[in-house]
Amino acid sequence: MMSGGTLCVLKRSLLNSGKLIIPRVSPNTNRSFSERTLVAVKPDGVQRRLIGQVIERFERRGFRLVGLKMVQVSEELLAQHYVNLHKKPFYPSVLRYMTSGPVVAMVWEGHNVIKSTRTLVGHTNPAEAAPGTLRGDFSVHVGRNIVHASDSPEVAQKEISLWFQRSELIDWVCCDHAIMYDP
Ligand SMILES: Nc1ncnc2c1ncn2[C@@H]1O[C@H](COP(=O)(O)OP(=O)(O)OP(=O)(O)O)[C@@H](O)[C@H]1O
Ligand SMILES: Nc1ccn([C@@H]2O[C@H](COP(=O)(O)OP(=O)(O)O)[C@@H](O)[C@H]2O)c(=O)n1
Ligand SMILES: [Mg+2]
Repeated sequence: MMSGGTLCVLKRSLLNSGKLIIPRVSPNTNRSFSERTLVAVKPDGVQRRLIGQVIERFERRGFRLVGLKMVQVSEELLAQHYVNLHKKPFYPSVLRYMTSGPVVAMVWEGHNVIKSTRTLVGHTNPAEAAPGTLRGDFSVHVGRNIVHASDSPEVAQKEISLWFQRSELIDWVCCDHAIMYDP
């Protein structure tokens, strides 16, 4: 596998040979391919040392990590996060589960990242999650499905601002983006 440094050298040599054209638009201002989503490794995923495996799937796919932190989540935050689950019979068990240990929250960015992430994470119920998805590969019970992911652009926006301060999100230039994206 090529390292980031190798990719940068490759990019420079393609640029010098005129074979690579970098779009003149700054990646910080062009948001057309820069949707963002909230992903969280839940307490069972952290306990089972699956943080690296989760991050690896997103990096391998080509998404850009713009925020990352480990948090002991409060019931107040969860009440806002799972606002549509308050009336569900399993809500108290979700609260107990999500506050049982630290959670690793992250924000990933990229083209269609919200939909792609849901596909990558898999069905809520691991029994219905396809092999190859995170839930399909690493979990068996709906109440211990190792990872959370926003399920729509509106929810992603709400969840990112609930879990992260603006100053905790970092815009940086991924040196292979000009290769991965068709401007
Ligand atoms: N019957 C159940 N028993 C226990 N826990 C459940 C049950 N159903 C759902 N949950 C938990 O509540 C979470 C929220 O349910 P939701 O319907 O939002 O699923 P999801 O969107 O796939 O999960 P998440 O929002 O955590 O990404 C589930 O991820 C799961 O951990
Ligand atoms: N029948 C259910 C549905 C959801 N849940 C939990 O609640 C979480 C959030 O539910 P959700 O409907 O937002 O599903 P996802 O977005 O997590 O796939 C799930 O991930 C499960 O952990 C559960 O325990 N039992
Ligand atoms: Mg959900």
